[in-house]
Amino acid sequence: MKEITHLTNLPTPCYYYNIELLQKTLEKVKAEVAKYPLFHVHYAVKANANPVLLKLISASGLGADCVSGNEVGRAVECGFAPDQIVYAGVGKNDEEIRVALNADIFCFNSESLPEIRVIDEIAAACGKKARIALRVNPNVDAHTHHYITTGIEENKFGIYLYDLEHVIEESRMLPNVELIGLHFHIGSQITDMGVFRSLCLKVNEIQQKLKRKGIVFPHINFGGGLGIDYNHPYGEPIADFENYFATFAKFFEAEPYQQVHFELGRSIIAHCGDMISKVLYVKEGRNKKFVILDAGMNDLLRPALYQAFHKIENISSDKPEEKYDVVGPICESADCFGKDVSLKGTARGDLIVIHSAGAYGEAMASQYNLRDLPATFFSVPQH
Ligand SMILES: Cc1ncc(COP(=O)(O)O)c(C=O)c1O
Ligand SMILES: N[C@@H](CCCC[NH3+])C(=O)O
Repeated sequence: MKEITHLTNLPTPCYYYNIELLQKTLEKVKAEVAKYPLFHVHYAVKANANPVLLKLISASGLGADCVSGNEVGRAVECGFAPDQIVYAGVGKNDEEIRVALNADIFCFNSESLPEIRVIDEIAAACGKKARIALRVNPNVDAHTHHYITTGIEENKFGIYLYDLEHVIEESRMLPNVELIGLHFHIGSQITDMGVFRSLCLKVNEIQQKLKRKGIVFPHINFGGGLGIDYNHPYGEPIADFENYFATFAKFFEAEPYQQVHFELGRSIIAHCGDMISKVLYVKEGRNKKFVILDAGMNDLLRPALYQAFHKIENISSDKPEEKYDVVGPICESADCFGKDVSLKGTARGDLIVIHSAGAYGEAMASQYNLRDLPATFFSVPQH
């Protein structure tokens, strides 16, 4: 049985973050990215916007990738340098655009000409010039879950390739915007480096085509997407940053001095957070047993939304393993964390850990059923 004394007193359900592991992960990211002087990493705030974590991440020198005006505000408050903040999103409202312009962020990643025109107007009113990277939909399949694929033509994301030159021409005529780059993000939880290789080859093609027309941008942003091993044996769960950056260094044909940006969320924070929950009841069905937790899909949505796998462990028991459906108390059949999960013999009051829940866990929690939001705790006391 694992040492559980530090967890037993926590009110459940809660998120518990391993700060030492986050710091180790940030060290690894920094060491790998330092091999390529023109590479820059922005942490995708949407993965987890907890201020304690954001402050640690900003202190490590990474930039921030935001997807709302509030995220831009939170990133600045938590110490990210405005000139390292990029701001994406299919539809930014006027107030959000104003907030970002007034914060002097590095650039907007914009996905449509109508939005670029609005940014131009608001920039004029604020007396600013907006830097913009065009988010392009490269039509590259990320081969990940259908709901988290973003780079194929049927998705709402990005400027479609057939429209790109037109958008560039039109945007260049707007006096208050400056086009500085191209942005791509084809999906999330990608562990096959071949997918990133395909993205590089497609971007090379796009760059060559634009270059023939005399268009070269100083910045290329490849988005995020690096996946983690949700089934990792405990001990070495850090994502494969080495191979990830090496793939881009090898296959992307950068123009001289072209700056290359990444927006990593999951790979930085997912493995650093666990959901800690307590067993309310064990209920016998006709052919199965249900473990009913005090955590529900409002606390951790990923299994209900994407049938996402998270490793589940009973850290209180040393009885022989049995199979259970592990469910929450919410009034939805989808409120299920795993079916036929092997757990040590489980009883009321046992502590259950749902592993690798640091990304898109707390960030996607809701108050559905008027439940409280989950509390958060850290392995190292935070003041
Ligand atoms: C534009 C953009 N950048 C970055 C990310 C972060 O992705 P990930 O958490 O997979 O690294 C996302 C989310 O998928 C995104 O939509
Ligand atoms: N929220 C998703 C990923 C989508 C990321 C946002 N572009 C997840 O939990 O896996």
